[in-house]
Amino acid sequence: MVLTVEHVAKRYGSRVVLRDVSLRVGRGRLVGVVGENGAGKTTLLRILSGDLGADAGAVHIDGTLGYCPQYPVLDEELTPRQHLRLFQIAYRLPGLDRAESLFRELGLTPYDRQPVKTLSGGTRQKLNLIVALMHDPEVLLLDEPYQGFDWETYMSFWHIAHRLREAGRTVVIVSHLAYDTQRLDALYRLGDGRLHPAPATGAQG
Ligand SMILES: Nc1ncnc2c1ncn2[C@@H]1O[C@H](COP(=O)(O)OP(=O)(O)OP(=O)(O)O)[C@@H](O)[C@H]1O
Repeated sequence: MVLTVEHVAKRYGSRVVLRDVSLRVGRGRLVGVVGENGAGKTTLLRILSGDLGADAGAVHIDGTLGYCPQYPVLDEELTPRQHLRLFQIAYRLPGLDRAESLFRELGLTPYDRQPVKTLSGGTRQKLNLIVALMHDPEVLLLDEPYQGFDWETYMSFWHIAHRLREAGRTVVIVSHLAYDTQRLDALYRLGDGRLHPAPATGAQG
């Protein structure tokens, strides 16, 4: 297994959000986690990414990690191109070919040199996603990755997600909408602090 979650629990003060969450995801799998607002999806993904500590349980990730948080963590004053340069250094990437091609695919190129503070929510989200993908990580944790996307970009997102799966990457997508189920290998619903398997009609594997 590339991602193993064992009996994770988390509370904020007296509010128990995750009671007992376990999950095992293999290489080349595209997995969805859905749940109502406030069910704890972002909390779970933050714990998986290492951004937040769990009160109990364990998380094992075998490979490099890309995390696309629900709210973009971008520098308002920098342009998308400057973000690429910054993350190129952080990820120690020899070149930006992959990032450039994602730029084109998601339609970010026209906004290349505008400060982030002047960009729309959907455009910021594109940059947020590219930053998570540009080092081609083995495991991807995506929190509502297509929020604010127009239809064309939404479809581009799914092309990218399926390409990642074909390349053996493991992708976990969190959403409060369940209408993408046919695009997934497995779907789980987070409710009452637990993950429940839900029917998914996509590719098997
Ligand atoms: N840092 C925090 N401190 C206290 N409570 C928090 C904190 N973060 C989240 N919560 C609470 O924990 C619960 C789960 O929040 P979380 O953001 O994980 O849910 P979610 O399923 O991602 O929701 P949404 O679909 O609205 O994004 C909510 O009741 C939220 O108010």
